[in-house]
Amino acid sequence: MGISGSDDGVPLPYKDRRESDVETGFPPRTFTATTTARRALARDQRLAELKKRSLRNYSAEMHHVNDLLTRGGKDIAFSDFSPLWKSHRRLVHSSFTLFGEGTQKLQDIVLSAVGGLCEELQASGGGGPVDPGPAVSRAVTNVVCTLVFGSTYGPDDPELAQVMEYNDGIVETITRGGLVDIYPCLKVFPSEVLSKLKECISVRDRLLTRKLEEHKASMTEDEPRDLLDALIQAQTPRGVETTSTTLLWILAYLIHHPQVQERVQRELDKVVGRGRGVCGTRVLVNMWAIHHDPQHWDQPDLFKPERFLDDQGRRKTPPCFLPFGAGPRVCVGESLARMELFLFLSSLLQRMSFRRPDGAPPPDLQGRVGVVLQPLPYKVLVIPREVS
Ligand code: HEM
Repeated sequence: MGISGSDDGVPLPYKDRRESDVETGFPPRTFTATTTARRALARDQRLAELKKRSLRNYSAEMHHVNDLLTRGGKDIAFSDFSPLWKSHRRLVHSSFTLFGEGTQKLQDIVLSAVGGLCEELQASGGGGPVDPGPAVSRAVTNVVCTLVFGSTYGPDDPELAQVMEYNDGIVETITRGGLVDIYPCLKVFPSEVLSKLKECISVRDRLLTRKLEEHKASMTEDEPRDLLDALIQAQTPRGVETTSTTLLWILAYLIHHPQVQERVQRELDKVVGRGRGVCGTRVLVNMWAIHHDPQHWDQPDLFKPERFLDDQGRRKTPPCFLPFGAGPRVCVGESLARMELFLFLSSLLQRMSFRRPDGAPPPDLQGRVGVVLQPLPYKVLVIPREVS
């Protein structure tokens, strides 16, 4: 890993910064030549504008594409705040518990994928340059497939290749279907991007329908084996009792305290009015801006992992660090993701080092804007570390 800046985060003089600036992908801030500095600033502003614009377009274009992707908002991530969304979240939480969130079973699933990834990286490329992207995606996809429908694949399994292909296709096309959402009348004209998205969605749905049928056929009364079992079992309604009891208690208290009831109503009149129903509001948060705000981050463009350590070297979490979001829609996979990131990264670096192949350009650090900001493919040399 390269750190742009000296160990204490102070920008290095230009002559020493060539390598590290290439690594951050951002132009250095401390040039003495003013034209270069101006150009660098303009480029930064363009990049920030591009990211802001892409977020605005993203919000405008989500409707039609979303409906396609989620069969009219039946998923967790894009569905409105609703009893269905709530029950889906509860189910995901309980099926993580099923795998022992934070405990042995979930860890074993992740560690098995880690082992596979290490072997694959060390074997691939015959000591020459290798693109780590596909192997890393395969390993992470394998964890999700194990949790969702109990399938753990070998690296050459064609079903795993199919899952990765439709996933990549969806991520690649989802933000490019834009015009149709801005001008819905264009829906009637054929669009290459939308056709690809529809094809990926139909491959995904065929595979998931098959898994669903297999699960229904082999299910028993026992504990659910995975998330799909939990979803099938949850079709028997539960949770009605607790919700109705809570509502009845609240009404009882509001009768005892009419001034509280009036306060709630005043707020409703002010915020919603009486002419429309109450519903959830979709909010798209600009995560990039939060994590690059100079008011909260010292030199936000520099790669400075030590910003997360206090003077004693202990972990410190700045209040503006929200990679998983916050509030009721906070990432439901946060604890799994944290476990995966920790186990994958530490195991990889324990067993091997990664270097830039001779003559190859360093990895581009600006990325490709989409649903998530993805790195462009790059090659590495994998150098096994000696076992002590
Ligand atoms: C490094 C890994 C990950 C990051 C940075 C991440 C980040 C996020 C963020 C920022 C949100 C939106 C939160 C909000 O709206 O406030 C989100 C939502 C979500 N994430 Fe993740 N996530 C990661 C991994 C995962 C994993 C591994 C899973 C599942 C296995 C997952 C499942 C979800 C779901 C289902 C939602 C939608 C939750 C809802 O709307 O109720 N994520 N994630």
